[in-house]
Amino acid sequence: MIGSIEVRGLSRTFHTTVRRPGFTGALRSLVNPERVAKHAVSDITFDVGAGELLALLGPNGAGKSTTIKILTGILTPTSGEARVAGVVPYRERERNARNIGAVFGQRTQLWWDLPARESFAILRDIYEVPKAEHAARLKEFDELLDLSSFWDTRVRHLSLGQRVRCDLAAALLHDPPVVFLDEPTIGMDVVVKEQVREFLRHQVEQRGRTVLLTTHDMTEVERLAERVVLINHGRLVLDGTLDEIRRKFGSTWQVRATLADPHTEVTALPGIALLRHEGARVVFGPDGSEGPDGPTAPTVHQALKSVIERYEVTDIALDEADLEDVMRAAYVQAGDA
Ligand SMILES: Nc1ncnc2c1ncn2[C@@H]1O[C@H](COP(=O)(O)OP(=O)(O)OP(=O)(O)O)[C@@H](O)[C@H]1O
Repeated sequence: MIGSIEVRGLSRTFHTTVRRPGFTGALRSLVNPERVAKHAVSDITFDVGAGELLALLGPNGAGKSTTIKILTGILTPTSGEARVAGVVPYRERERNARNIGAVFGQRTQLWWDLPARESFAILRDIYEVPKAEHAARLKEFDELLDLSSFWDTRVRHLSLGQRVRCDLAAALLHDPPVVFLDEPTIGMDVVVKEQVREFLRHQVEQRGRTVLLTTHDMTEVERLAERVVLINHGRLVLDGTLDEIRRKFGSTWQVRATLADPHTEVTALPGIALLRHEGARVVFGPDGSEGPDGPTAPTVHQALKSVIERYEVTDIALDEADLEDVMRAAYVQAGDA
């Protein structure tokens, strides 16, 4: 399907030689090298629907970059299969390259000694993008990313935030349906981060691009992703929407409200316990009756809605578990399962 990503039982093992410690160890390693297998990705299966933004999460060394490298055709899997917009990336690298854009936050894909605008022109020729189309897209990207104030500067002299914005434009100039972003906002200041996130949201919502994003920044996940896939030690441990994950691993929310009439009779609601009731002030929380992953346990947003619908309130606020905490719980519980 155009724009979708399908990953089936994907595995990648690296074989490396270990050096034994000390001088004699080094000699022994030379004569009789010890080979070890590293299972970077093990039997991973997931899908990203066309026009969806999925965050691929996991601790350092979990296998995220290896997965992206397979999907961009840089690496071949040891077993399993992947399709990106209907193409097997490592079998048809060139065809795949026309369908995808990729940004690796830690390194640039641009020509280091050329101004970014010249790189854009070279890419236009490589991808045979008609001139008018190229100009229109560049104008749109400039409006969203403010590129023109620095696109005539050599890439080597750009700041990190400027360089990654140019990388994003370069990756999307040929209008690919699928985009891979490996830690795109790493090291950026908050203003530029927000600009890049706004740009990505625009690309998904207005242009219908499919995005697979890796990041360690949970604010980014909350702002951009509806669904996440969590991998740990190369294995997929969780695939779900943010709401499902919060429900499963972060049931520590509270809804605090002030009632319009302090004499209102207040009771618990389905799945929601009344934790405190003092005059006009009430506090609700999950009642835990169905366990944290009960099928009807309400999310904090559903709880908020239920309280507003049932009671007339003059003020309402919610405290929810930080996504960092939720993810930490998910790594520990799901990862060690
Ligand atoms: N070319 C390689 N040769 C040997 N081992 C490798 C190679 N590439 C990756 N690995 C190992 O595979 C594992 C997964 O690495 P990968 O880069 O995919 O992790 P990651 O989830 O992207 O981590 P990070 O968040 O730190 O970027 C790591 O243990 C890494 O050391």
